[in-house]
Amino acid sequence: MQLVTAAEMQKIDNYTIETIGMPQDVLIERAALAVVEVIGAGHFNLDHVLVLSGLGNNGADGVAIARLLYAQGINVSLQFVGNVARAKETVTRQLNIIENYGLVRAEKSDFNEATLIIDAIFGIGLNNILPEGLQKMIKAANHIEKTVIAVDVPTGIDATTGEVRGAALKAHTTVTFGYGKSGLNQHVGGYLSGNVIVKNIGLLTPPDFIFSCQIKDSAVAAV
Ligand SMILES: NC(=O)C1=CN([C@@H]2O[C@H](COP(=O)(O)OP(=O)(O)OC[C@H]3O[C@@H](n4cnc5c(N)ncnc54)[C@H](O)[C@@H]3O)[C@@H](O)[C@H]2O)[C@@H](O)CC1
Ligand SMILES: [K+]
Repeated sequence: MQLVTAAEMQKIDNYTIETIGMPQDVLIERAALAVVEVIGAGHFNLDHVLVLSGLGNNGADGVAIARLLYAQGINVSLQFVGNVARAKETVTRQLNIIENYGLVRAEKSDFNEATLIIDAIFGIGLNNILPEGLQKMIKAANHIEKTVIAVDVPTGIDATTGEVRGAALKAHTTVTFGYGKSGLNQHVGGYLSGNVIVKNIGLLTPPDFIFSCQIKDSAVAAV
């Protein structure tokens, strides 16, 4: 299994978008579809799905996942973590789409009511310790032991090193895109990411790309 660091994954993302010309929104849609496929294939309780979205592309994946679930008639709440006014354009575009679908964002959600939580707060872009308020929220969520599916990387885990940046949301399953991330295979990241499923979302790797990580045999499943 080929693993990558966050920086390597970002290079591959950029190559696919800028050199190959794949629109970023297509990758986001494919990432969301991949997560929805895993949700559908598992034995998850879908009575009330709570999607937690951040302000970057991981959050954009989350909004698209919420839309796809909503379109299937699933009871879904979408809650933002952070000030939406500061969200990336990819998120704003997804928010415009869901408005047209009639999916309304929740202002505040009761985690106890959720039967499944989708973690789309931070992915490979995490580069600092989590804000204190978010750390508290994550610790409270871990305490009630809800089933969590992490999008790409569990929030709070450094995708390269596997270290916890203040707090991390423990996942039952992590659906990661393109390649396994080195941080999901070592330190606490290995434990907190649960079952790791690698999904192909159409990313292309430059032909001369040099990977820094060794290929490891692991429990990571590639689909
Ligand atoms: N690059 C792309 O086009 C794609 C990205 N994808 C998704 O996008 C994710 C990466 O997206 P982003 O690079 O936007 O990053 P994230 O969505 O992981 O994080 C968003 C932003 O938060 C800021 N940030 C980092 N650490 C912080 C902290 N501790 N406190 C407050 N703010 C912090 C950074 O500016 C970062 O860019 C991937 O993990 C994957 O889920 C996929 O949709 C596939 C395509
Ligand atoms: K995440």
